Amino acid sequence: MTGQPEEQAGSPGDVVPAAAVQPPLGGHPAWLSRLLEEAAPHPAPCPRPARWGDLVVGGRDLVIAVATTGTNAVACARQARAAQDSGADLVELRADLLEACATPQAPLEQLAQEAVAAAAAMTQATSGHLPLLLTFRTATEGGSLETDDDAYTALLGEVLDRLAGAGTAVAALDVELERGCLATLVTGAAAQGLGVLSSSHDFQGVPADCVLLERLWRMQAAGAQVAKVAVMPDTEGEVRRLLDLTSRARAELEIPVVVIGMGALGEVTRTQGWRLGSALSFATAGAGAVASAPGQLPVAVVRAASGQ
Ligand SMILES: O=C1C[C@@](O)(C(=O)O)C[C@@H](O)[C@@H]1O
Repeated sequence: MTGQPEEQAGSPGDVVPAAAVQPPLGGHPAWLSRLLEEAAPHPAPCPRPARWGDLVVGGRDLVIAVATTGTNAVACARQARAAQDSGADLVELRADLLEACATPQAPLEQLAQEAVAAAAAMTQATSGHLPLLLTFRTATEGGSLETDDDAYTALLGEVLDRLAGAGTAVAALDVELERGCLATLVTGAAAQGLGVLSSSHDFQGVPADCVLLERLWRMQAAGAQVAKVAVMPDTEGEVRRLLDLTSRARAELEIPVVVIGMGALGEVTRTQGWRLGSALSFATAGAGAVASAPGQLPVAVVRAASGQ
């Protein structure tokens, strides 16, 4: 399985396939029903929620994000508008899916310029009312950006420079933990009044709990405002482990945590994970929506199934 966007039917108005709808509490496997019954109806707010404009990540309510999959500014603007119409709280610009990233050896100035232009178009399409998360997902973590760590650092630095005074709704950058530049970019982003969500992805399976927890801790220690891991469960046992990890990470860390199980088996982490403390869920929006990662469900399904 790759991290490339996958075709997925569904918009808030569409009929959703039965398999995609989470069953009511009694319909979950016994272990999950027990876990949810024991959980508070709402997770307690985080000690250090992230505030991106009016949006609070790690507050009382689940934040639902929709990612773009468009290859140019016009398509991304259309998707941002669909996200807004669907009631999403945040839109992620997957800048690695824009055309320039498909051009071998494209200069980083061109990649940064194209990303900021798409962010500006998305801002205009949503009248500036929907905060943006700007992400360059590298190929090693399931995205389309082929780069080394130095070039990645330079690219995000260039994006930050170009965002200054650009008047976009970009509220935060996604910075991959393993690129080794998180603390530097946290400082650079803060200087522009922007936040950082740090991320780590495994498309091959689910690492040990201690490995995932350690990643989340390193993200917090480096100054990220939100810490996120997305992994690929292959068994129900791994899904259960992820939900347990969510509660544990939420109890231990001060910043909001996001724990995602990708793929069909992981869907329950996208709808029920917030009850255990996962602050953010990625969903799809619009007719013929394309998911940016496997297992994403329409915004309306996530809202309904999570009881929001
Ligand atoms: O990191 C994430 C989470 C994600 O991979 C998901 O599984 O929903 C989707 C990506 O677009 C986003 O950058």
